[in-house]
Amino acid sequence: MFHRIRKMIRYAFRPAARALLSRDLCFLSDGTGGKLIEFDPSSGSADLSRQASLYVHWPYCLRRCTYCNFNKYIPRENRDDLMTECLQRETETLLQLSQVSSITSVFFGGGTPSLAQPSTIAAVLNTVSRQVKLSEKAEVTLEVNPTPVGMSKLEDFYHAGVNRFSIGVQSLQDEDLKLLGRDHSAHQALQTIEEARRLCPGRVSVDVMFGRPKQTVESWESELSELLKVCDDHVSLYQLTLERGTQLFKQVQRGEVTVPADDVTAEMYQCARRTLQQHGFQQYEVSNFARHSAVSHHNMSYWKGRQYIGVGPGAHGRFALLEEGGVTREARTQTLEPDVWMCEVQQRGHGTRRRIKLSHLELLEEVLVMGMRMTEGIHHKHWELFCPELGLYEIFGTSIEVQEFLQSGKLILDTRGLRCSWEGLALLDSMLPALLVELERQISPRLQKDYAADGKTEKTSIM
Ligand SMILES: C[S@@+](CC[C@H](N)C(=O)[O-])C[C@H]1O[C@@H](n2cnc3c(N)ncnc32)[C@H](O)[C@@H]1O
Ligand SMILES: C[S@@+](CC[C@H](N)C(=O)[O-])C[C@H]1O[C@@H](n2cnc3c(N)ncnc32)[C@H](O)[C@@H]1O
Ligand code: SF4
Repeated sequence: MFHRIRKMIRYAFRPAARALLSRDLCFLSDGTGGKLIEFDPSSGSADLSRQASLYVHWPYCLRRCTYCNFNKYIPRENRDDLMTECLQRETETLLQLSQVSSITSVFFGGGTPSLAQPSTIAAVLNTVSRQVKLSEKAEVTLEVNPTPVGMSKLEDFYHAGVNRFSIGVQSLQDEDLKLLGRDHSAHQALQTIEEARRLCPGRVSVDVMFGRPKQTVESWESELSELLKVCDDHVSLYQLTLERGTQLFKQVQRGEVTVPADDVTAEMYQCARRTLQQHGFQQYEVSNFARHSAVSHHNMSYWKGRQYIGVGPGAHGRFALLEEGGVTREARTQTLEPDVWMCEVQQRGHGTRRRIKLSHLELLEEVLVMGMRMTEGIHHKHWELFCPELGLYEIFGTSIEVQEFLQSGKLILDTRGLRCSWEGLALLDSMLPALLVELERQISPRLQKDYAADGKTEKTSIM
């Protein structure tokens, strides 16, 4: 089970605290084919099965950073026009399949989406608006590599409809940037932040990485403090993960480069949390911090288990398909390789490589793993949306192991719901297995009873 969860969620954020990572779920069935209705104080009740966020993957980079194994390619020739056409076409197809009537946020990630033409961004956004409601206020984020070219295009991206920039700063040490294989300097990153803040004040995020070669807790603390002097209201922390197959992995294996030990990295994480707090940032998720409520709505929708559609090579999605006889929930992955993906989109309108129907238990596992990443944790009402048959107290209140986490103050289960304490959030990864085991222990017998009564079995893999 854990292997599956790890595999399914690994695309998203790198965990600052090595917690089981982000992934999402979707879906909104009460198990009887009914609709999931959530009460949102700002907009009243919302039928979440008719809403989704949209992730769009731009798969190209100018070069490979030494540590990165995300789905990215160095293009041999410029196929940007065809890529744009295919992104539009797949957006159309998946919007139709999902039957959503509104898109609540859009995230252009990659790869390096700031290499795309602003007209590509505008074209995809137009495709969305032609088909469904895309509110003018919807968050539209673009990831930006802080190179001079990236910076010079920010204004055009803004006019194309982007209203939030996420800038891959990674480090403010030029020497480290070189070792990481980044194609920008610290000075260029600072200039890009300034320009992005001019265009989208209060809506600029920076990605910064710790656990890097040669880094010490002290150097990290002063680097982060420097960054906090110039950054805007959102920071994402990435703990460097040594990924098999990357250049950095080989360098470390050959002993040419060393990375800080685990206990040092753990101290770096705690140090960053303290420093960010001192600068007025609130931690709202394992790796994410915001000032003045500038949380990322797109990412929140993942952690809250809302539906999302993933378009582009290697993109992931979670959405419900309306099929004969009721609602099914699916995890979708698009074909990884851009040329193959483009052929598929031209031939059949989409490049979906894998669809997995999530069982009720799998859905609840996702809600748990994702929800516990947020500092607010899982509210009773939120849990009830997905699991009306069994509450958080009933599932977790009697387990001896969970009781130990509660008594030691790592977990909190109260009238609000289930969440990690400050100390517990850094240890989430070590607590999740016990929580998942307890969930399965409580839910499986009920499911078996229900299925025996109905005479049906759960199917998971579709293609
Ligand atoms: C996949 S990149 C895409 C955005 C953009 N190309 C960039 O580099 O900022 C998103 C984030 O993932 C981070 N990342 C990629 N590989 C990582 C690794 N092995 N460990 C930690 N963070 C990683 C990047 O540094 C970046 O901040
Ligand atoms: C979640 S984003 C970083 C968010 C950023 N720190 C912010 O707050 O705006 C990091 C990376 O996750 C990956 N990612 C996010 N959503 C995805 C999806 N639905 N499918 C595939 N990859 C996704 C992309 O590679 C993206 O560059
Ligand atoms: S620019 Fe971003 S996506 Fe491209 S290789 Fe570097 S970290 Fe990976």
